[in-house]
Amino acid sequence: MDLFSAPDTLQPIPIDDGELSFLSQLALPAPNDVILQRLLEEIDWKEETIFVWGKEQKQPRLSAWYGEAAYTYSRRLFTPLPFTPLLAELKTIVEGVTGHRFNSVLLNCYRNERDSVGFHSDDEPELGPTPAIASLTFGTTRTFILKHKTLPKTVKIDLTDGSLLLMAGMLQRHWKHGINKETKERGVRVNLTFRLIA
Ligand SMILES: O=C(O)CCC(=O)C(=O)O
Ligand SMILES: [Fe+2]
Repeated sequence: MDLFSAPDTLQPIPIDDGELSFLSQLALPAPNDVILQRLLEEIDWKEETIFVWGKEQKQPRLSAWYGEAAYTYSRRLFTPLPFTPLLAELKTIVEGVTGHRFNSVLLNCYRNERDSVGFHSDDEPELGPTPAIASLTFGTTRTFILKHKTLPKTVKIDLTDGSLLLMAGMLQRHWKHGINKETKERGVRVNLTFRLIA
C-alpha cells in the first residue's frame, strides 16, 4: 500500500445493530515491532484464573489491567496498575483518532496459536449502555469474530499488526466477539482494549 492511498482515519465497517470502524495502521511514535517488544518486556503479564461453572481455570492467554478505575471481570474485582508512559502515550493517540476518552486498558497476550478468548460481550455495567472500546493490535494477525446474539450473522475481521478497531453504539448489546484457537503455527500477538470505566 502506498503512502497516499492508506487512510489515516477510522473507516466504517457496515454492521447491523452497532457501530464498527477500522484503521489498518495507526500513526505511532515508533515502529510496530519496537512497541510490541516494549509491551512484552514492560507489562506485568499474568496468567489469570477464572471460574467456569464453579471450577477454577487458567485463561488461555496472558493479561494485564492498567488504568484509573477498578474493574469487575468474571465476577472478580481487579485493581489496575497505573498507566506506564508508553500506555499513556498510546491512550492519547487512540483518543485523538477515535474522538473518545478512555481511563483504562485491558491488555491480552496471545502467546501462540493455542491462545484464544471465548465469545463474550464487553457489557459490564461500569462501561455504560453504549460503550466505545478501542482495540489496538501488535504482532501476529488473528481473526476477530463477531456473532450476533439473536440473528444468524457472523462478521470476521483480520486484526493486523498496528491496526485499530473501534466498537461502539449498540454493538456490545447485540453481538458477542472472540478469537478462536488455530491449528496453524502463530507467533505472539498483543492486543490493547482501551475503555472508559465509570
Ligand atoms: O484480542 C482481541 O482482539 C480481543 C480481546 C477482547 O475481546 C477483550 O479483551 O475483551
Ligand atoms: Fe472483548
